[in-house]
Amino acid sequence: MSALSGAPEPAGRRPGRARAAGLALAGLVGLSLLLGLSCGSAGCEAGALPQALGWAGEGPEAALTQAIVERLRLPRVLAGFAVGGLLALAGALMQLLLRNPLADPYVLGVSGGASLGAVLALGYGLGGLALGVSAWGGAALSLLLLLLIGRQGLRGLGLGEAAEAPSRLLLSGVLLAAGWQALITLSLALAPEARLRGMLFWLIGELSGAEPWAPALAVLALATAAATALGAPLKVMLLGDARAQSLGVPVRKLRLALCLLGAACTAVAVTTAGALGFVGLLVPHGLRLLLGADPRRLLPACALAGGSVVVLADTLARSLLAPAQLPVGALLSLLGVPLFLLLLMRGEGRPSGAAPADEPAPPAAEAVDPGSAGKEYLAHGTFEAVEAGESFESAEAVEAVEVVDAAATPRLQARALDLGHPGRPLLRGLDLSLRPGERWALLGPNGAGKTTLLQALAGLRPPQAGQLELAGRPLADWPLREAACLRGLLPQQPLVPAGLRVDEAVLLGRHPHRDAAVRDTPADWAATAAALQRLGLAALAGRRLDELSGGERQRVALAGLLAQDPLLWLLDEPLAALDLPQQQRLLDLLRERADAGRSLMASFHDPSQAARWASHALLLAPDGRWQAGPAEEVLRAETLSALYGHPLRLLATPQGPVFVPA
Ligand SMILES: Nc1ncnc2c1ncn2[C@@H]1O[C@H](COP(=O)(O)OP(=O)(O)OP(=O)(O)O)[C@@H](O)[C@H]1O
Repeated sequence: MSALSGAPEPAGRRPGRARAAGLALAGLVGLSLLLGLSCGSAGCEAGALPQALGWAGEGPEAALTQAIVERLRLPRVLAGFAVGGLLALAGALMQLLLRNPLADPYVLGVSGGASLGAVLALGYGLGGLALGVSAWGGAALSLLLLLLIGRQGLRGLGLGEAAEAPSRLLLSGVLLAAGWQALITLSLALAPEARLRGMLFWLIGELSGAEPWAPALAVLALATAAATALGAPLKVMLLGDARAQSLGVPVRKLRLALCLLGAACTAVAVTTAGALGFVGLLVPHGLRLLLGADPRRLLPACALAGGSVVVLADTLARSLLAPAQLPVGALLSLLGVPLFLLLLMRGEGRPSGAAPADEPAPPAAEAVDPGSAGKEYLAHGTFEAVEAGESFESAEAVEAVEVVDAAATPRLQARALDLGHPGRPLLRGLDLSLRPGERWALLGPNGAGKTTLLQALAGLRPPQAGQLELAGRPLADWPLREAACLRGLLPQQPLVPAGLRVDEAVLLGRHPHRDAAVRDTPADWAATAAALQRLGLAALAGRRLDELSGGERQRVALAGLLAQDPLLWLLDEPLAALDLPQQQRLLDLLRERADAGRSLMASFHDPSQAARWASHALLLAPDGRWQAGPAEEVLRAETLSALYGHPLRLLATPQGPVFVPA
């Protein structure tokens, strides 16, 4: 049993903050419901609710109040709550899907489609069920078009061409929304004057009190439960599709689920109350600044806060110019603009160490310094503890590893592998075996296919021909999570999700080692603490990732891989953005991991560094040829000169070989 198993609970959990955030949300929900039920066109009456509940007063006046609260205000408040919750949830889901804080049902044109459907129905004098069906049809058509236009985005994994897929999907949505808007304007211009007011009023959003609140509330509850259940893999997806897939997350399925769930929420909200703007944008954004980026906390909070915001706005809309009632959609937009700007400004001025609620706290980030600090944080475990085992909590993976190592099966084996992109053949007929303890340097000129090969070896890109085996079994046959215990990938450009803290990002490396339903264990935090310490990041543990320098971010990504600690490490330009001492420290760390039995392959641009570090080398030429073997045989001046098409000279120095341009 290793030291990890005895690790105490993470010292930094802040149940107090979590409780405060939960209480604040509960207070907001309670206050909004109270005000919504107590206030009306005649102002706010403190006794309305007790009277409605039969606790105070009798006679005709109490009966009238009771009827008003029960028949008018309660359905309106419940419908408003459901609509607000659905829109905020849909916004948060779409922002996760597209990794863009500007995404929301309105920007993507989903609610525009629903609005067009409803306006057309109203234009033809239809109402009731026909109106609802027409709006549903519009939302569904929008989603279908979005899926068709952005098919590549959903099919892709965020690699190569698909890296731009989220922004392509967002752009498609913006265009779609503009198209719907034009059609809506046209419909309004052609509509009979008598129906114009109803259509306009519906367009800007209205809660009249007659809404079918029960289905909307039921959908809100179901959608919130489903979204929260997906919270753990969604959090890993913040790191980008390639890294998430390499950590065992079924990215494509998850994206599709996000898309369908977001569209369903939008369609129900729009058919219930028309077009209410800003909630899907404002609420998730504000909560992300207050609570952090963790979807497990953010999504249910959006449902509650979104509901409360719409109820409060509607209460204001009913009371502000009573007895006149303002359309809540217009009021929301009016209040939303300055609020959004305020939140943005506050977000920018947020102190960098500020931790969101309920997170295992950064180890006294305010007090740490690189030398002494982190020790308290590391009280739970050490790097040696991580080495001592317990990384592989999946029984199948442990078994596979034991079999592999006992039989000296290569960790990774490629046979007759062909790689390329459509119309761009790259590697031809690669045969390769990576064994325990080997350190492979991957070299080749720009565009030779190093990234493509590493992605294929990680199982993220299917080869055009040939076989790939991981631990003696075809790579494609491994369940995602078990494969993630065996191999890990450091992508060339790790993503920097806004609002995520350094220690949270590193902790995500533990994802494949635990059941999705289980929250982070002390062992996970011990491995995280050890990785932070090893990469010299203990003092930055509580900082937000988007506030770090390029080199610091690269070290965070490397710490995540160390926390994952797979048997096979695939690293795409791990030295990028690191200064010289950091490069040296990283190469030492990678050498240590190889000595501990891991197999490594890392791409390099500097052949001198590769020659001093690697035990083996693989050279990729731009014409698809390759050469592999022990480093001292492959990394020679004449071979490298031919590879790069530039003469290189080898200098023997006490520190090892150095290649210089001749
Ligand atoms: N999605 C794609 N579709 C078509 N071609 C692609 C795609 N992704 C990469 N390529 C092309 O494949 C070739 C290999 O790209 P890759 O990124 O694997 O090269 P690399 O060796 O890692 O380059 P660098 O050293 O510049 O990082 C390049 O010519 C690139 O233009």
